Amino acid sequence: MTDAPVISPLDQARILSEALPHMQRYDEETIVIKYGGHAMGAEDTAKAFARDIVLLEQTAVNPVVVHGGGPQIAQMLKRLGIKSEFAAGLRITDAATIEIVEMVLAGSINKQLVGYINEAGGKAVGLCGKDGNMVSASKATRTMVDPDSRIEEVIDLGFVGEPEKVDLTLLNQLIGHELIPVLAPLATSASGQTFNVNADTFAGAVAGALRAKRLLLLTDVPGVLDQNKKLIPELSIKDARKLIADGTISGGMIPKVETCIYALEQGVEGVVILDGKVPHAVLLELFTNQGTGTLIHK
Ligand SMILES: Nc1ncnc2c1ncn2[C@@H]1O[C@H](COP(=O)(O)OP(=O)(O)O)[C@@H](O)[C@H]1O
Ligand SMILES: CC(=O)N[C@@H](CCC(=O)OP(=O)(O)O)C(=O)O
Repeated sequence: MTDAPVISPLDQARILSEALPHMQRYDEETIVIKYGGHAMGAEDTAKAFARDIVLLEQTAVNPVVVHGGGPQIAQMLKRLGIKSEFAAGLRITDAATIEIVEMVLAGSINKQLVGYINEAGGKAVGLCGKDGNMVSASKATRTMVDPDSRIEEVIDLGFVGEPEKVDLTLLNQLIGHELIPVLAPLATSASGQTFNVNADTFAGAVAGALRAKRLLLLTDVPGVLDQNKKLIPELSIKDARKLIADGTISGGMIPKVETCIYALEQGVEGVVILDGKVPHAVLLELFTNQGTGTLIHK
């Protein structure tokens, strides 16, 4: 746990009491929380995150966890001598890579997080988008401008998918029944091909389909940073698009912000990008007046 100073029982009671209106706001609401591979880093942070998720469930909030695992996939690929390549923030995924991606995401990481949540007293159910045909995807395409010729080129990302349809049948069996879905970002194509989906994109698709009250994207930076590396506390969709176009938002932050825009357009009420390494980031965001991270709004 954290090294925070011990507080008096009276202060503890006051803190709980002050959380009441926040708990009421999210009562029986679905909150999608994306836990990034970078934020997951240390075991004690991941265990503290799991405990917070169980606390949400205990207070009648319905958390749905989507996890990433980019750094963990990279580590395994390196161990096996397979190179990692990215374009537009997405992993170029060939046949050898998709096997490892599935093994790491739906296997080791998913079950580790399920274990942590259950250890904290929750009932987590680890799944991926292939289960119950939850997330169907089509092949993702991206274009890039060649810096020398200035010609736009289509990049072949291999087995990278773009969510097309979310079937909520399976999730609806779990949500509201004390079960905590923990989802790995893999999907199936119409022809049965497994696709690697960026975890932010996957979380946005699920949050959109569920019309979630909140989508929280937990990463390893305080939120969206400006050119001077200062946190931008609030960002409109229009300004977010500008920052992508001028290069202030780059790499892995691109799918994150695009996800936020998509989720808002699908009817998710609020989306926040925040630092998942801050102790109790989820509780701070949901159950206190102190908003952290970058809130993206319409
Ligand atoms: N404007 C920006 N503000 C914050 N982070 C940015 C920005 N542009 C690019 N990034 C990069 O995006 C990263 C977060 O994306 P990513 O590594 O995919 O995280 P995660 O594993 O949590 O999904 C940051 O660590 C940072 O390097
Ligand atoms: C297509 C694509 O890029 N998929 C990601 C899936 C995992 C992910 O998104 O993990 P983070 O959230 O930790 O970055 C990947 O292969 O790394």
